[in-house]
Amino acid sequence: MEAGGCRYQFRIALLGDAAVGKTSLLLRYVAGAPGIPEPEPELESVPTVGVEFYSRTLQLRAGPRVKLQLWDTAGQERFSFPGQEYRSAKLRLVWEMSSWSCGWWWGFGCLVLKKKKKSPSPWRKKEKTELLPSHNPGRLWKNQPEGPAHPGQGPPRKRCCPLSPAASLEECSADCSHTSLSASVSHL
Ligand SMILES: Nc1nc2c(ncn2[C@@H]2O[C@H](COP(=O)(O)OP(=O)(O)OP(=O)(O)O)[C@@H](O)[C@H]2O)c(=O)[nH]1
Repeated sequence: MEAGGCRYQFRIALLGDAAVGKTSLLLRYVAGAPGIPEPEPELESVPTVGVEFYSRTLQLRAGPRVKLQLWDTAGQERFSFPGQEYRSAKLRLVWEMSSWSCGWWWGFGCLVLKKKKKSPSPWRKKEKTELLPSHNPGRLWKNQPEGPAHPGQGPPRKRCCPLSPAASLEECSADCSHTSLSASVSHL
């Protein structure tokens, strides 16, 4: 879909621990666009609250003009949005294993999911149990201790993230939503 003269739009969110330089990186990247002044270096770190948005358009050599939507997420847990916010933003994890950079995102996403899963807060567990079935009836078995929804499907298994990127979009978005995963690459 053409929007503002851009043929493609990509949404990229940065995640990472607090004060590792996500905001600085994005500010500098956006400042690299023509007509935007270089940001002043911050002496004191101001933590990001929730998500901050930036954008930059690029003219690719191959021809099309693309827009990058850049999401700067909070590194501090107390400032991050709960998973439900990301669900409503329709974020998805999308990987393409054919390029090294996308493979990097995939590995990074897995690490984050694993890390977050180890220490879920109680209210997020509750949110997961209450919200996932109604939003994703096909995944009911994930929250059903008595067994799978369909015979022959096997016992419920523990999933962190999918091994097959092509088949994984929905699984991943479910995991993202309850772990408040704050990084994803979405190809619109
Ligand atoms: N030395 C050095 N300091 C940096 C660099 N990038 C950022 N900083 C400093 O690190 C501090 C934190 O940077 P931020 O960009 O706010 O970090 P953040 O990851 O966005 O932090 P949160 O918003 O809390 O998640 C700031 O004081 C920056 O000036 C860098 O490349 N080198």
